[in-house]
Amino acid sequence: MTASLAPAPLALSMGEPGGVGPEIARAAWRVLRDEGPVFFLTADPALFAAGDIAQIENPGDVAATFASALPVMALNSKVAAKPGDASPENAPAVIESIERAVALSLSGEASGVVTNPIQKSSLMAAGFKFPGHTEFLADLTAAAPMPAGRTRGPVMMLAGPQLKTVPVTIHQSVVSAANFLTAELIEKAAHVTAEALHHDFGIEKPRLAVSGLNPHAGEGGALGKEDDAIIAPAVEALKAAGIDARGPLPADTMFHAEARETYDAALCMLHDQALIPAKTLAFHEAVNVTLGLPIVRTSPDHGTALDIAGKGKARADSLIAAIRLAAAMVERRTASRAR
Ligand SMILES: NC(=O)C1=CN([C@@H]2O[C@H](COP(=O)(O)OP(=O)(O)OC[C@H]3O[C@@H](n4cnc5c(N)ncnc54)[C@H](O)[C@@H]3O)[C@@H](O)[C@H]2O)C=CC1
Ligand SMILES: NCC(=O)COP(=O)(O)O
Repeated sequence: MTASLAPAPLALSMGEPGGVGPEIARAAWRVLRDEGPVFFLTADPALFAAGDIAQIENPGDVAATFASALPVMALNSKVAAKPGDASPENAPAVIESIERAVALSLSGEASGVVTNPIQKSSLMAAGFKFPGHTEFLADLTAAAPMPAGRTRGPVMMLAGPQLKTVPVTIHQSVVSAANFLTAELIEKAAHVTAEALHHDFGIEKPRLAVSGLNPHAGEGGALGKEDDAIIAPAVEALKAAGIDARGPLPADTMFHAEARETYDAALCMLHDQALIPAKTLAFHEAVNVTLGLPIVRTSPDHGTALDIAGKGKARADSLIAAIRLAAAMVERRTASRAR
């Protein structure tokens, strides 16, 4: 086996055990076992047939086992999983899995975190107070220093081969998102995005396209005031700070092929403005990346897919893309620290 040059293996969290996470983790391992990137799963080993996995005690054991079996680090919490069911009873294990992967990444024993999808409704029913990984990971890593010159987020990016999008507001209702939007929020998301495009994606001078909030970017105030009152001043402030930003642009016309040629990432005001084009263009290739964390974190763009869990239909492509992107980001960060 030719192992990845990553300094340590990546830690994959288990995700919702009744969803497609366990089967796509195994499928990803089958594809990557010979060439890497090398990774291990933090999960209840009972989710897998004994012969399919190798239980490991610590990430240092991964290199020796990766070619022959999917390495699994056992959780303290047990799961009782049925494919297609997301039970709140499994929440302690789902949360422990994420916490373990993050702790190992913060300590340097893992090089980064790749999360499998969680069933947010199920976790929240069990009392989990975060609307998604993005916010939870920001909380778990809040005390760790950021890499030099990087602004703390968190900021969500959907990164596909033809399009990168960033929702400035994430897991909130459309009504609350519109009220939550400020020039400061947009500017911060833009700074985090521009830094990540430069340092993690190797784009020398990133170009940002900033969407409007309202139809036709407000049509000069006739269809809403936020575009002129909040977004336009934010774009001006970004330009003054030396960031190549344009907008507010009407969101309905900024994603066609010619438009996409003019920017490196689209900053969108609402979750669906960003995720609909990203998933429509590349559902099986796009990766969800959390920017502005002290650690590397990626994830497949899709959710738990309870409707197909356990049926052998789930594709592992997006998870594989997430693992590869995480390894590439780790490599860039390691190289830049060495310079
Ligand atoms: N990073 C995360 O933890 C994410 C979690 N979710 C959560 O997942 C749950 C379900 O969300 P949905 O909106 O139903 O989206 P979903 O992505 O789970 O499913 C949407 C459709 O895509 C299909 N699909 C999804 N992944 C697939 C794969 N790997 N291969 C083939 N087909 C696939 C499903 O079968 C379904 O028809 C929700 O609780 C949501 O919050 C959603 C997105 C990301
Ligand atoms: N729609 C994207 C999504 O829900 C993923 O969120 P997160 O769990 O990565 O914060």
